[in-house]
Amino acid sequence: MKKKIAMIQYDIVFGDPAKNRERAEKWIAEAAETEAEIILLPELWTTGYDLTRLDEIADKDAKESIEFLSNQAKKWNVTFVGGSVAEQCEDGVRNTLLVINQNGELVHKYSKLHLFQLMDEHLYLEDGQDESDFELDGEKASGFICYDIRFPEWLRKSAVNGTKVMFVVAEWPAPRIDHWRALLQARAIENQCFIVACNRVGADPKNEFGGMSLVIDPWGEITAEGSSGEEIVTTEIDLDLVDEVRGRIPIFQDRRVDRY
Ligand SMILES: O=C(O)CCC(=O)C(=O)O
Repeated sequence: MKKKIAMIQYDIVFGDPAKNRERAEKWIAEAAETEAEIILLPELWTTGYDLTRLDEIADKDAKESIEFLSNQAKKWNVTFVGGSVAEQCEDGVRNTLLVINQNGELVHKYSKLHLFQLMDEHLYLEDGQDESDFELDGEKASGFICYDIRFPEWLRKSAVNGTKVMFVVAEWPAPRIDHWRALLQARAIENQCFIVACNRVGADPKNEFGGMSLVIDPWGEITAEGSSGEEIVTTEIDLDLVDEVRGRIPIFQDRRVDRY
């Protein structure tokens, strides 16, 4: 199965969901013109890391974000891996990834499991309890958020479940952009799957973000790569390549689960 992808790596206005939705709408229209079937947005694309004001700006049950993405999905006939948004839940705020299909239906929600202490997430956010995996037109896919990629066992769990493409949304800081690239390449090689990873650019009061959205194939080859500026990164992925690579080097058969 082939899928055309567009990743919107844009600069997020700090703490201003209305403004960010307005900007996203323009970017989405441009991304849709590339005939993309799947569009990605970055992590926390409505608020950025304005954590101290989450009480005011987090989206109750992610309703506004879901409605916005659902309308855009139907308008442009695209699926969204709709970045993540700050979701006001009953027991606190979560960093929640939304997947919405071309009919505008919410097909998957995943709240970030690993909270990133270096950016104070553990002080303002609750961790998620969801699984990462979902189905995309009958194929297995998974979604992860930023810091999650430093936990190979979490992504491995999805690979063992048969996932063929891992989507990653991020606000990955520029000073560690080499880690971003190395970690994602390693995750693609060791799990023999596609990685489609969208990172924001620009800056907030504390951090500068690195962009460099990436698509990596199951051999570990980088097939699309963003710059450090605002842009739409496009490519096509062919999920049949996953079966080919897994057939040639059958690591899932050769794993010694009796020993580790
Ligand atoms: O792990 C890192 O270096 C960056 C992680 C991060 O920025 C995040 O999870 O928001």
